[in-house]
Amino acid sequence: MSVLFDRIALIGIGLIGSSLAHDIRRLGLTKEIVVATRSADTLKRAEELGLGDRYTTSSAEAVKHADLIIVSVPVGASESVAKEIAGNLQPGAIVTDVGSTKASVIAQMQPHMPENVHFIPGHPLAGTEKSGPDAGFPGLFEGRWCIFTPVAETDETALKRLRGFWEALGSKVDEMDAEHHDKVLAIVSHLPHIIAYNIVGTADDLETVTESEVIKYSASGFRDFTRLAASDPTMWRDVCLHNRDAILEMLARFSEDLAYLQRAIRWGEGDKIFELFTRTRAIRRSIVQAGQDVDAPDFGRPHPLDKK
Ligand SMILES: NC(=O)c1ccc[n+]([C@@H]2O[C@H](COP(=O)([O-])OP(=O)(O)OC[C@H]3O[C@@H](n4cnc5c(N)ncnc54)[C@H](O)[C@@H]3O)[C@@H](O)[C@H]2O)c1
Ligand SMILES: O=C(O)C(=O)C[C@]1(C(=O)O)C=C[C@@H](O)C=C1
Repeated sequence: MSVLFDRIALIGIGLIGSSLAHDIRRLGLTKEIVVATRSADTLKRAEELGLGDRYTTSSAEAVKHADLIIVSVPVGASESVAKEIAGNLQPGAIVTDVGSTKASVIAQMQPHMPENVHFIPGHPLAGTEKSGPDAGFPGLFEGRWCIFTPVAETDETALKRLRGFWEALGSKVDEMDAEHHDKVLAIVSHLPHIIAYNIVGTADDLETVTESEVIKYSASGFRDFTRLAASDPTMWRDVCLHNRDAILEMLARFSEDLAYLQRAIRWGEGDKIFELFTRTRAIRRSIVQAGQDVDAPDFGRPHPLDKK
């Protein structure tokens, strides 16, 4: 693989930042990786893991002379990072991010971006419930989607260059507007996490009633929820606060549909229950079938964690 950028600055070195570092190094996509993170302890750990070539707790310092800057911090920290780096960005540099919400990240970062840099918001649809620099691993982005939500001024050449970067990591790149992204992700990613946090919380509240049986007999269905509910609280608090409208809209729909199911159960309406379960089963099957081609790599293949 060839060098695509001379110097890449990674701002934030948790699960996503460190996975990027592994792949950038493995594939030789740059001459120099600069790692920046707020906490000195995290930075020290990143250094022990050999994730970069240079390390600093100053994001402003890290972006000097970098031609690609990737911001991988909780979405609520986007504005403070943008303010910190704005004065030291070199003309022509590409600034991108990996945040799970897009309209809010654009609102937080774009006003601070100088006119002579290319700001391209992005979101790789790949991850796990783990966080921190130890959580990253090579190949996380392989076969996964990376969605760009370009802003009106986005330069086509810069877009093509960034697309080439994600494709080198094995990702498939798509583009959509930020509002659409936030709605789609609210239903396919944010709601499942919120539901998981909620059901595990409810089970925990019931623990006093059931005297530990929740943990003792937790079957695989419940365990699947506990994986999602073990995800990073800071990241997911920020997602909830920064995709508020779309999440509330999807939660309202979800609650209505749940009330329909609740009613069908109460009144013994087996045909309604059966019809719904048959419809959803068909959806899962069609996704699994699609998983055999490159359009749905999340399914029909082991989760990255299964390889470990
Ligand atoms: N975890 C996932 O599955 C996943 C998937 C796709 C996208 N994302 C998005 O990627 C971003 C990072 O998530 P992650 O899972 O790598 O989180 P993480 O908690 O593993 O890492 C976050 C990193 O950001 C650093 N940080 C926090 N505030 C900072 C600041 N002000 N300045 C500099 N560094 C700061 C932390 O020290 C840490 O190194 C989030 O916006 C998240 O929404 C996460
Ligand atoms: O696989 C997981 O554990 C994830 O939560 C990854 C996941 C998702 O919901 O699919 C989580 C948040 C992201 O922004 C993108 C991907």
